[in-house]
Amino acid sequence: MSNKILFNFKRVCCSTVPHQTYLSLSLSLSLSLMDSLSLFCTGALLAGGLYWFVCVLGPAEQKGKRAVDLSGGSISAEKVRDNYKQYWSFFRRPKEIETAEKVPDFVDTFYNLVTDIYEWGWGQSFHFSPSIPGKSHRDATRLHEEMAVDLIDVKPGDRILDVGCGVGGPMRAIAAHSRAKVVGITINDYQVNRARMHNKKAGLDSLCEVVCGNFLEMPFQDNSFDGAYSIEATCHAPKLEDVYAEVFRVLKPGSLYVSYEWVTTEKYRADNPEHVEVIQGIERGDALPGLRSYSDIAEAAKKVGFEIVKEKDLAKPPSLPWWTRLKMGRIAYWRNHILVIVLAAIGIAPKGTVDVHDMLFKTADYLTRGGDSGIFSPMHMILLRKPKEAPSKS
Ligand SMILES: C=C(CC[C@@H](C)[C@H]1CC[C@H]2C3=CC[C@H]4[C@H](C)[C@@H](O)CC[C@]4(C)[C@H]3CC[C@]12C)C(C)C
Ligand SMILES: C[S@@+](CC[C@H](N)C(=O)[O-])C[C@H]1O[C@@H](n2cnc3c(N)ncnc32)[C@H](O)[C@@H]1O
Repeated sequence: MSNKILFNFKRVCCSTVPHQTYLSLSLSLSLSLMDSLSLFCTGALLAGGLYWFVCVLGPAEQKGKRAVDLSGGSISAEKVRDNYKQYWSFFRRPKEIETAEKVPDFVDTFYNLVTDIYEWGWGQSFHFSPSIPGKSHRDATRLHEEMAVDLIDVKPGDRILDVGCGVGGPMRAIAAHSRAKVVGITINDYQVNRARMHNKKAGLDSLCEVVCGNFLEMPFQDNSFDGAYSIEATCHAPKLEDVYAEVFRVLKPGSLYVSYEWVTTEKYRADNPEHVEVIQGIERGDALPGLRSYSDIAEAAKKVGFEIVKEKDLAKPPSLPWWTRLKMGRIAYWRNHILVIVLAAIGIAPKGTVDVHDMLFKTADYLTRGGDSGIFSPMHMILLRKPKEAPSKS
């Protein structure tokens, strides 16, 4: 192509300009062509590198979201930063939150801000699971989810409830494993759309239904479910009794409910400043209105009428650490952070995404410290039964 241009140029020049002028002109033209060529090559290399960084390295989870698709959920791009600031000033001191009725709205904001980042960097199941030697994170996650439905003893065709379903990772694994019909509820409408899209893609939309609503006032009839589970979701309720009472109401008598709860363990000391720092870091980076002690869980369940069938911290040995996955991801988080900064600077990701990612980065560290020190568990399991007959009022 460049030779052709040079040839045509030579033909025109030969007839009109003296030889020396022609020589210097043709030299400067070939130099400028070489400049453009090297500019073009550098540009192509940079673009290729950027494509590789964003699209190949970008998704930490296979088949996950791509970095270029990061959004503020249902919040418009220009409002992401303001919403993040409002979230942060509300949850900065979780124990001091007095306006409990505002919590679900801020939890909704939180999930608008983090859902895409979670899917991008973690996958479709928004929870932890113990590491299993020789198994991938994906398999360990699935086994942890299947354990929940095995515990509540459901049959194919039963109707069960997923309390706080996220984008439905657990729901799909549980429906496929048990062939039960799963109804999930989440406060966040962006998650509802993501979950429905994933259900359809997985060919599980006939078994999985997703409803947008508050699990503190569920839009379901009394005694309408054969079982229920919640995975790392009820920790967002200001009072655990309130969500447990709702689950109790919608369950059929005699049926089971299992919950994986976020708690402080018996190792936590409220007079140890380091413990307090770690727990507060977890609360404010995860939209929690105050973590509960492991000893409060059964109390709350009994208060609303449940029988306790079993209670066990699934994070305790012989289980292997759930936080190794967080620790191992550190290099990827740095790469992700650079990527988010670049994408926000060129206007592909909303500006506030950088603040949100920075918050998650710090939260990952608090969670790891919580796991390492043993003062925190995200998988305190409690299995509950709604009694067959209501206790007589005497
Ligand atoms: C149950 C809840 C969520 C638990 C976890 C699914 C999430 C808790 C912290 C999240 C993350 C932290 C670091 C992020 C990283 C900086 C980013 O580059 C990629 C995503 C993270 C790994 C992200 C993924 C999800 C978590 C592990 C709570 C909210 C009750
Ligand atoms: C950490 S995510 C876990 C999601 C899912 N269980 C999983 O493991 O993938 C917590 C979920 O609880 C939901 N949630 C929190 N508070 C809620 C509320 N008041 N009503 C309904 N859903 C709520 C969030 O919207 C989110 O879907």
